Amino acid sequence: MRKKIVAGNWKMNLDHTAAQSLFSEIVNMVNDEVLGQQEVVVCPPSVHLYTLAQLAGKDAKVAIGAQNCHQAASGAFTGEISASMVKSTGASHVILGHSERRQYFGETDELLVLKVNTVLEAGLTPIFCIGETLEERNSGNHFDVISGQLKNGLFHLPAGSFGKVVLAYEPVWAIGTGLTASPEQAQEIHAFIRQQLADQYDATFAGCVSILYGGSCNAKNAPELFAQPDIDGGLIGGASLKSRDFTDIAKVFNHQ
Ligand SMILES: O=C[C@H](O)COP(=O)(O)O
Repeated sequence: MRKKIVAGNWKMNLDHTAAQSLFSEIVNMVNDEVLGQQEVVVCPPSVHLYTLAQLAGKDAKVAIGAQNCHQAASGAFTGEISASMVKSTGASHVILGHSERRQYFGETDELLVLKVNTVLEAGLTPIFCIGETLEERNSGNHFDVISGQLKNGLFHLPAGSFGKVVLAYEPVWAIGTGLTASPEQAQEIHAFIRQQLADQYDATFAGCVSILYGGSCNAKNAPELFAQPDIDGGLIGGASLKSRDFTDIAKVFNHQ
């Protein structure tokens, strides 16, 4: 059975003190209020990973993730961090292929396959993002863009490896804009992604992959989005910077 997951992407926000303070609030709220089997993941800037993993402790109900890592195991790559370094902090997840990485740092589908392999080899869970721009949606190309991102990227993985990946559909036009995809729009793409997985691997496999929605998801719209049959949770940006909002989003699965 596929997992329900709510992951927060803090992006490049919060200094060390503010990060600890927000994270402590989230851990306390999640411990008290998150009652189901849903997984909660917080992805802070990498300089905070070790401290937050220590704060979370071993039995924490909140896992920690990085927002990126390099595809190489080690070497002369000034400014970069490796998957094994992320792992050594106590983190368990890595976001890969976020549209901001694709847009501002030139990350391609082909590069991201290398990153996914490195992350999996380190024993970490990739949260792999795909999604179309507004221009691509308006020109009716969104299905082709999504299937292209899968075919050029993750479909190079054998099913055994892909089974360890969490997918996140993030329409670029909905990220940080307040323009959430409607539940119907999001469900349509999630169902399309699952069908692509069924065609590439098989239907049973496709039914086991968690596919998160990301893009202006908040405590108000999450219940309707998460009620869709192919939406297994969210990758949350802005609303993950507020403990109450983020925990309320995670709590949606208390009742599902
Ligand atoms: O990774 C998270 C997404 O970019 C969504 O960000 P947002 O919730 O601020 O729109």
